[in-house]
Amino acid sequence: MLILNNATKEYDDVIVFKGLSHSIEKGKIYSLLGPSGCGKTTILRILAELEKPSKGNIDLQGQRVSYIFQEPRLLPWETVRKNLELVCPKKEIKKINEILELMELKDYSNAYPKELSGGMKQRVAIMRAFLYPHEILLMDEPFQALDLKLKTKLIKEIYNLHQSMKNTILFVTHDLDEALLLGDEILILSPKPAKIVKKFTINIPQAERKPDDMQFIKEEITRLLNHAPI
Ligand SMILES: Nc1ncnc2c1ncn2[C@@H]1O[C@H](COP(=O)(O)OP(=O)(O)OP(=O)(O)O)[C@@H](O)[C@H]1O
Repeated sequence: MLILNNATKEYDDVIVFKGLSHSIEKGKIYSLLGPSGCGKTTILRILAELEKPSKGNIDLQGQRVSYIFQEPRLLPWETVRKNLELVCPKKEIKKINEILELMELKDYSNAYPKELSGGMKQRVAIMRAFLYPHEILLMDEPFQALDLKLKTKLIKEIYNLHQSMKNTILFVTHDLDEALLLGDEILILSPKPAKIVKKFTINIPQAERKPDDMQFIKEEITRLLNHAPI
């Protein structure tokens, strides 16, 4: 499915990307890696229709998009449960308890965002994005506020939720291990104007992936990114 069709994005004299085309396959997870400022967030914002391309177009073929931002963006005046209920279709409401349990936040369902740590708020934002009806999930560095143990657990849970929902995920990260643990396809972007310089397909089942076993790919990706640190 072609999602970016000869798309260009410019801000005044900055060309973020030019004539970018890319297809995705339904139900896969794509990790996007690239140097800082190359346009990863801009690509997600355009796919979420928060911005328009300067030229070209996007074609989501009627698929709905959910977005996990770098920061949690919860409604501060609503409880955790209410933040989730507001996006959740009535017939799915019983999923909220399940997902609160999964994310170890059951005891905080009546808490307000200001009573939560940064990592807890981000977990609520992740839950909310999964509960919001969608076919395509965009994740912009969602694990930044989380410690390693929680991040590893969340990657597993996100993968399990993805397996049951069969959503397509586009995942922006600076962390090579995260990209390799979650992605079926790893897309490497050049500095701006961004182009996809290489695509890696990971054929190891998610449960069997260990960053140490993927040393060869890690070295090649690091080499590709080396001329512009991420
Ligand atoms: N609203 C804007 N006005 C002007 N320039 C912008 C705007 N938004 C983004 N840019 C520029 O577009 C380029 C791409 O930004 P973007 O945030 O997409 O990069 P990124 O790859 O996500 O960066 P990072 O990895 O550091 O988060 C940057 O040079 C940025 O300065």
